[in-house]
Amino acid sequence: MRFIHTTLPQRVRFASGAAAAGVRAEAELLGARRVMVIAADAERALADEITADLPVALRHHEVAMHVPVELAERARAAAAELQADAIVSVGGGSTTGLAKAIALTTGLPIIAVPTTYAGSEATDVWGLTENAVKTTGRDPRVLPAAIVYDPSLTLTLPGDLSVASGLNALAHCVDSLWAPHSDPINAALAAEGVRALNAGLPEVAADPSGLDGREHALYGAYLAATAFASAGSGLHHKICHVLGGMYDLPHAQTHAVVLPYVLAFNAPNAPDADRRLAAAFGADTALAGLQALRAQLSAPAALRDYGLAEADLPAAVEAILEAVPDSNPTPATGDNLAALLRAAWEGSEPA
Ligand SMILES: NC(=O)C1=CN([C@@H]2O[C@H](COP(=O)(O)OP(=O)(O)OC[C@H]3O[C@@H](n4cnc5c(N)ncnc54)[C@H](O)[C@@H]3O)[C@@H](O)[C@H]2O)C=CC1
Ligand SMILES: O=C(O)/C=C\C(=O)CC(=O)O
Repeated sequence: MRFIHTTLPQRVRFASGAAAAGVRAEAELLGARRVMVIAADAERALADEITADLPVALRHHEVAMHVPVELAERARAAAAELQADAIVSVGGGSTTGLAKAIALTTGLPIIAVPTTYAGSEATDVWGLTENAVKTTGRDPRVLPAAIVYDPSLTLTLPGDLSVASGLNALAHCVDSLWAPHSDPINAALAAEGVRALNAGLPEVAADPSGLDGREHALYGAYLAATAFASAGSGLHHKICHVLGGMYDLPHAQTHAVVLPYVLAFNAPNAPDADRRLAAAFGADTALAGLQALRAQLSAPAALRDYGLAEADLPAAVEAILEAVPDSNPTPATGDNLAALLRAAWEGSEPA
């Protein structure tokens, strides 16, 4: 066996009901004196509660999905004006993403308190959207110094959004098996991530207010993000980035819809990945396992339900074709990508 694996340096706390104490401890370790708290309007009260004991210089609430560059610039200006020395982000991937946009140009350390399963908190990947083009990149400065996971914070995430976000996490696991830097370590993390998500998400869907399912799902989401952070973006993530940036589609739902189509596209040429995923799902094939899980979850089914117009398909295929990683096991062509995207748009059976 020969491989090169990168493990990212950050501290991870995981405890239900301990967000405020965890954030306080991390802020002390950083020696933070002027904290910038970032939370979307919907998470404002939660963030106020979690950061009540911190030396807060500024609370910032202008957050949007896919991090429009204008929002990033306003947040950077606010951080500079108030001389913030650390950032605490409380929220989903959009909130973490804005904190990362500030860290990218300032180097400010981030304490991330995630409230969805997106996983941005465990990656050194940033994303910014300008003129309908989403650019992503990697930079050690954007990796949060610490993550404070508190599964009880996810109890308020509505059932349908929990399902979509959980499938975003599952997509990190699946795509990491054929992404450019796939290796045995991130494959092991991905397999345990699939196992945990496959156990937790049905519990969350059946009872969004139950803590047990939330704990499994958030644990799985962390493993998924570490696998993705190490393996990089495979075809699935490239497709979703094009769709998110060009058409402003909702991130988690887009991942949830596209995943079975990419799995069906790649599995025939990735037998090891197929076997590994099938074993993690406890199914005969990876696709059978994924589809059984999706059926239990009433998962999002068609891109046309989330704002993609039929007329947009050709331009999307053209943009995706430019982004296909060389590592993809099935050679992509304009024709087979057009068929994949049309099937995902219609919500027809993945073939
Ligand atoms: N850089 C990276 O490694 C990654 C980045 N992302 C980025 O994250 C963004 C998407 O993040 P998501 O978490 O899917 O969506 P989000 O952060 O936009 O949240 C979706 C909605 O859920 C609400 N919400 C969040 N937590 C809640 C809770 N506990 N209870 C009730 N409502 C809650 C938010 O206010 C928002 O309205 C995209 O921009 C995507 O590109 C996603 C994954 C990885
Ligand atoms: O697509 C994902 O779930 C992972 C990475 C990103 O979204 C990159 C970003 O825009 O921050």
